[in-house]
Amino acid sequence: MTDTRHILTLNAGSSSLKVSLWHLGETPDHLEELAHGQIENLGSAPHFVLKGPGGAVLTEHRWAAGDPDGPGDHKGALDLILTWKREHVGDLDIAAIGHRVVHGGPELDRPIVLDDTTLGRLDRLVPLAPLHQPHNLRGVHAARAAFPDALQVACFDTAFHRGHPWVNDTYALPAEYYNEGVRRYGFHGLSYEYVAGALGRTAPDVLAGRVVVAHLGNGASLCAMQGGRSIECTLGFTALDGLAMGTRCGQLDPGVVLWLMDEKGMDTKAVSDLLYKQSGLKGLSGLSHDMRTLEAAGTREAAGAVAYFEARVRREIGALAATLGGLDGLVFAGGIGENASGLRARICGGLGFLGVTLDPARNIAGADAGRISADGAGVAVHVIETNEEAMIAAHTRALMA
Ligand SMILES: Nc1ncnc2c1ncn2[C@@H]1O[C@H](COP(=O)(O)OP(=O)(O)O)[C@@H](O)[C@H]1O
Ligand SMILES: CC(=O)OP(=O)(O)O
Ligand SMILES: [Mg+2]
Repeated sequence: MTDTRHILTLNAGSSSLKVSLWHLGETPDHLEELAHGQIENLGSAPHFVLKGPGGAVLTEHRWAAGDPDGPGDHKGALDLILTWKREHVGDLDIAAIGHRVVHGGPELDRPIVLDDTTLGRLDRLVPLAPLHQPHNLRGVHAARAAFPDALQVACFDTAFHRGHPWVNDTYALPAEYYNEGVRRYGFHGLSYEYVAGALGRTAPDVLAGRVVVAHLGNGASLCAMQGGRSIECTLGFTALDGLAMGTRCGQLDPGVVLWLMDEKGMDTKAVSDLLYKQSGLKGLSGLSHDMRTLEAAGTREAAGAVAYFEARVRREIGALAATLGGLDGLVFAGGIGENASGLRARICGGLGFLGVTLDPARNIAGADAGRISADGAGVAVHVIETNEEAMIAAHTRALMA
């Protein structure tokens, strides 16, 4: 008999809500994607686009900044998606909703079914991911209200990293802080898990070795994998560490925070706003958090922000290669990693000493080429279109069993 059940996935970012809708196929591991899309630029000029199989646009709408008819926040965005579903798809049997939840804390190393108790645990992690966790949990509450009978599943960004060796999991603070949960959690785990699966299908010999994956999106990090398992990530206790990001500072001497508080009289809220929302590409360029805008801008400040981003990615690839004791594979993913071919070429141009050599034509083709390194190069470089939603749907499907 045909299974009539569906899975909805929600991925609430700092300024966006990504959704996808899946039909459960005939076998337990089969899922058919019916639609995927996002509402981005929440809080400024929202843009809603939903695509069907093969990328056909099902609906698209843009609102000017401040338009009262636009989705003002994540709740408005979810309402908009549910209204679209009601009007265009009708009464589907939504049996489960899979949520990306950025922080799972020290214990949670796999997806879980959400109930009042587990939600309470996740609420306590809000201070560790202020840009994401509140929106993730608001999405869960809205979905529970809209689909009271559906299974609600949380898939964590931190779960993929829970097996790190202790030296890559700790800070050099007195041991009691580690025991209280002050650890290097790492994030973007759903993306890394998806990329590991995809690389394993196209180049299993590369995945079996020492691989650095660069997830370069609005949030950005690198993951060192050995045999497909994460052993280190540039993001740590919170999603502030490591690379500079759209609006986040990346690695920073903690002395700067002390100076800001002592000498500038800034309180924690002001420092948090500075480090999470006013820094990174936006802070350096004084223009935008968006890589496309910076690449097109032609100002000295924009070029400086891009150069800083590239230099830190290159430096951290070198550091993670040292963690791995060498490098067999390098993968680019995320909005920047998948699309910015010039930036990939400039990053890789400084990594010849590790055995990284790109094939220029393949690099321009990007994900269509798959492997973009030159024949015979010591490191296999790939571009893989990441898909956090597919990972969430697969995990949710598994927990429905
Ligand atoms: N063709 C492109 N060239 C350079 N940067 C791009 C290109 N397309 C998208 N980007 C950048 O990707 C980033 C968004 O990445 P994405 O992975 O979608 O972010 P999010 O973390 O919100 O999921 C933005 O900085 C955007 O400018
Ligand atoms: C954890 C994180 O930085 O996520 P995103 O890239 O979605 O902002
Ligand atoms: Mg992202």
